[in-house]
Order: sequence, then structure tokens, then C-alpha cells
Amino acid sequence: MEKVYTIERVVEIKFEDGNLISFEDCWLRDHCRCSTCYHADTYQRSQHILDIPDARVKSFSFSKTQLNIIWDCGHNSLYSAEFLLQFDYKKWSDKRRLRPQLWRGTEVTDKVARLNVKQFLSSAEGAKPVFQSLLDYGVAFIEDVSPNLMGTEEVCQALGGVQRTVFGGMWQFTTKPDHADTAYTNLPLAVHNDNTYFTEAAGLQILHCIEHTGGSGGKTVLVDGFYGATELRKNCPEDYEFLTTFDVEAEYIEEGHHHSYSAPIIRINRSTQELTQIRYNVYDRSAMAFADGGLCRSYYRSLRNLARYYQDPANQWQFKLKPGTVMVIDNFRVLHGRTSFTGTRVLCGSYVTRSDWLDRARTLKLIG
Ligand SMILES: C[N+](C)(C)CCCC[C@H](N)C(=O)O
Ligand SMILES: O=C(O)CCC(=O)C(=O)O
Repeated sequence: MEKVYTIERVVEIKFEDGNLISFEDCWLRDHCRCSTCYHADTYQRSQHILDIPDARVKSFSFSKTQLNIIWDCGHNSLYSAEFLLQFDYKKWSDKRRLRPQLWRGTEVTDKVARLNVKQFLSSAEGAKPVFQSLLDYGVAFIEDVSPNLMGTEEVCQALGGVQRTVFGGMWQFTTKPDHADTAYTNLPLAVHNDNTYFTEAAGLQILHCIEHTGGSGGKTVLVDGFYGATELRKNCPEDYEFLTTFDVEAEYIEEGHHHSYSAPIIRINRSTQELTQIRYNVYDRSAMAFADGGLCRSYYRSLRNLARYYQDPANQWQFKLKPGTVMVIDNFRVLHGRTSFTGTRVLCGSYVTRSDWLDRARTLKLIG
């Protein structure tokens, strides 16, 4: 630290690297890291917010590496320059910002990670390219996986852990009605996100086609949901605005279950206007009532305009999943579907929660 001075209730610090950061006294008092205020072994504060006094700086001293504040409540706080430097707002917020690289069609075929399962499972470091690919493109492939549930489960665990839902943990499905859903048929499924009827959709969808015999079709279709939403925002701003604000209800109903949830199809971070999630599934939409005809017409116009981007073959990436290759997609961003098929087609996989896969990515220091 080069210079420290107080103005009213603000402590201004000029750091050696030229950074100038202003700290409100309430922030500094709350971020005291002494053993009375903070459990260093659990990374938790020990004081209740109501027990932290609204103190003022009584006096302070500093060196290159430390700031010492004596508070008018009698408390004494020590802060390292390294700790304080983290809280330059731009640096702090940039570190937490995700940087998706939007794509259309087959643009990222040769850019997404295609990692051998041995490398993926070998170490945290070894898994890095898969998580980076998910952060960049929302898609990654892990290859030479044993074409069975056990081999696939190892991959799902390493991605963050198997999420349990109404469909079970690890699932294996084919044209057998194990659940009341068209995924368990040979019908075509237009691109969609899964779980629009859950309060939180699965973070990752992991699909491994372990068999397709005696027939054809069953190609996988992917679309970058963020690309489509960005195009809609550019070309139909009114529809984009509508889809970021209007709650669409989705449902999943089967014997003994009725999941339902309402939320906008396009979720954005209101302060940065960045896209955070696409919840698009034309099949699982509930029958809805509308407050007035205008809303009803806006809903159909906006949804159709977004759907046109997702249904445009130029924006779609179509390929055949083969036994041994596990596909991992970011279900908050990338839409997936399939073409109809004949013959016996068996897929296995699981969901992984967003918290759990981002936990892995953050532990790998790929995100803040
Ligand atoms: C087979 N598997 C469990 C993967 C999915 C089944 C649920 C599909 C549902 N229509 C949705 O889009 O969420
Ligand atoms: O059968 C497939 O390839 C995909 C099925 C699907 O879209 C799903 O399970 O959500």
C-alpha cells in the first residue's frame, strides 16, 4: 500500500500497482478477519450482522503489505493488501463473469473438447478441457467410455455427481414407456431444454447412446440457445423483452407426480443484461390462462419468433451419437433434440446440478 487516507466514512487506498480503491467503513468493519470476527477454518463470519457495531475509524496505520485500523468501538482490525486488492469492483465482478462463446450450426465441431475418458478421469487437471469446453460452448464429449451404465456413471460422477430426479439417478431409456414422456418413444424431439417444470432445471444433461441396432435415424440435434436469444434481441427486441419477463408455466405429469414451474423462457442478469438461462421446451408447456388477449398474442408471437431461430437448420448442429462417446451439454444454455428413428436405440446418462458442475469448474480455477 502506497497511500491511505480517510474522507468522511471512506478509507481510500492507493496500492503500489496503481489501483485506487475506496472502502466504506461499514464494509471494512464487517470484513475484519480477526479470530473474534471470522472462523478462518470454515471461511465463515462468526459475528451476527446485528452484533457488528456501526463503527467509525478512530485511527489507522499502514505498511506496504498491511492496514491496521483502530475503531471507535475499541475493536482493532488488520487487513492485508493482498486481501483488499481483490475488491476492486471491476476486477471482482470480471472474475465472476462467465464468457460463453456463442456458436451456430457446425461452427464449434472442431473446437469443443473431445477427451479420452482415461485422461478425463485421471486427475482434476486432466478433466480441465471438458469443463472449459462446457464454459465456452456448452458442449463437451468424452470418448472411449464403456458403452454401459457403469462406464457412463463414472463420467457423470466426475462431472459433479449424479442428480436424482423423478427419472431416477442414472437413467437408461429406450422405446419403452418407463416414464410418461415422449423421450421414451421413437418420435422426433425438436430441440429443447430439459426440466422446465423443475424449480431449477438440471445443470448438465449427459447422454450416451449405448446401442442403436436394426434401424436408422435417431440423430442428435444441438442449438446454442444463447445464440438464438441474442438474434431475437437484435431482430425482435419487443419479443425478447417479453420472453425475459413473462412467466411461462411448464409441467411434468405421471402417475404419482405433478411437477410444475413458471418462469421466463429467457433469463437474464438484470444488472448486466447478460443471458443466464434458456428454459425452452415447446412440448412441456402447461395449458395457461392469460390476463388479456394482448398478452396471449404477444406470447405466441414471441415464442414463435424465438422458435424459428432454434428450428433453423443453419443454426443446428446435427450428428449421430455412437456407443463409447458421452455427450455433455449445459442444459441452462444448449438445446438438444433428436430425429425420429427406427430399430432398437438405447441411451443412458444422468443430470448433474448446475451448482455441482460449477463447483468442479471453480475448484479447477476456471471460474471465480
Ligand atoms: C430421458 N430423460 C430422463 C433424459 C429425459 C426425460 C424427460 C424429458 C422431458 N420432456 C424434459 O424435456 O425435461
Ligand atoms: O433420445 C435422445 O437422443 C434425446 C432424448 C431427449 O431429448 C431427452 O431425454 O431429453
